[in-house]
Amino acid sequence: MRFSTNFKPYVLLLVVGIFLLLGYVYFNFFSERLNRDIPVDEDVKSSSPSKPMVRSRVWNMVSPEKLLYKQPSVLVGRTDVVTVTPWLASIIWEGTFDPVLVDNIYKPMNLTIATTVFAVGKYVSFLRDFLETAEMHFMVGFNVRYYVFTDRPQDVPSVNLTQGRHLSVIQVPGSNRWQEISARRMEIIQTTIESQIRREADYIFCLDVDSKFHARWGAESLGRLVAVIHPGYYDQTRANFPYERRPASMAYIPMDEGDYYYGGAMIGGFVEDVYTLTTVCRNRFAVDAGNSIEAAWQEESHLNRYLLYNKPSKVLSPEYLWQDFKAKTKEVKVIRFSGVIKNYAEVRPNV
Ligand SMILES: CC(=O)N[C@H]1[C@@H](OP(=O)(O)OP(=O)(O)OC[C@H]2O[C@@H](n3ccc(=O)[nH]c3=O)[C@H](O)[C@@H]2O)O[C@H](CO)[C@H](O)[C@@H]1O
Ligand SMILES: [Mn+2]
Repeated sequence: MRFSTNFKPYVLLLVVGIFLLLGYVYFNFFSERLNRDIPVDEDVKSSSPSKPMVRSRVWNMVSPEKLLYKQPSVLVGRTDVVTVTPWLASIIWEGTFDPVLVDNIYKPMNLTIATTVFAVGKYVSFLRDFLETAEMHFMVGFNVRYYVFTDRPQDVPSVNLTQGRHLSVIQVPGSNRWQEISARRMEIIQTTIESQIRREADYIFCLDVDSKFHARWGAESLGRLVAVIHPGYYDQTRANFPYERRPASMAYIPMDEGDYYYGGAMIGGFVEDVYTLTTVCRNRFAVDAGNSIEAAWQEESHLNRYLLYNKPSKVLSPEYLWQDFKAKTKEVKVIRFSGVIKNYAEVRPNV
């Protein structure tokens, strides 16, 4: 008897439990289906293993306020440059995207963009211009988290950041070889992604500090794995690219291979894709070091090798990496980011 009187509440609880479970399963399935109907490009971040994704309820579902923009044409566009790679990644040039439209797609996603920049030794003097111009042109309207790596934290300038932007300073060791400082970026970016960036950001850009922004660098540059074409080699044949050519190096690229020569001053993409890239490059660099080899252009050589066999999903034109000493060429309509002219003997610890 005692058994049966106690039994009813259990049955009730069980039934309620089953309903809750069914509701949960149904809700999940339903929202999954909704998401599947949405045409989301592979380059649009849709999930992050750690940082809960802040994807908008997708731009074409949020009920749109009317957005007016120029009708896209199938026939009229840039013809003086190539705007797509042979593996169908876009090459981003002025005139290939509508900034208003691009912003309208990405801004509702409330993305956070990590930006790493190294300022070791005297390179700390480049920080002010880098940061001040980034505030004017880089990912304006997005949440940006700068990670400044330096051995001179006291010399990091205080720069006014606009709303939604944040800067942290991370101390790293100095070195008496610039090659080592430049190359160790891979390892430090890798470990900082592990320790914090993967929880704090959706996309990441790793940039050279001896540079300034001059014009918009916006969401058109976002993608799964993003590389930039080096301004010094975009009109050259692959045999002239300064790839690492010694087969003994892990960065080796044979003379008859190679797509573009990518600049080491910018690596970008989803945090996890850049994590894999930095892990692989750092390990290969270590293997080379164990064999007493340093690739021709340090981490830039390893980057080029990695990108040859792991194609970027978006390629930025040299508008996104120019050099101040180079005269603007006719195909470059806008210089967005450019390396400043520097006195190597003055700023580097060695020559
Ligand atoms: C335009 C471009 O693609 N530049 C690449 C190029 O030469 P760069 O002449 O641009 O190399 P660099 O001297 O600017 O060094 C690369 C970066 O390392 C950092 N740094 C370097 C030295 C130093 O004493 N302190 C310091 O903080 C700093 O962030 C600098 O921007 O080749 C290098 C190969 O190693 C890197 O791949 C650079 O990204
Ligand atoms: Mn540089």
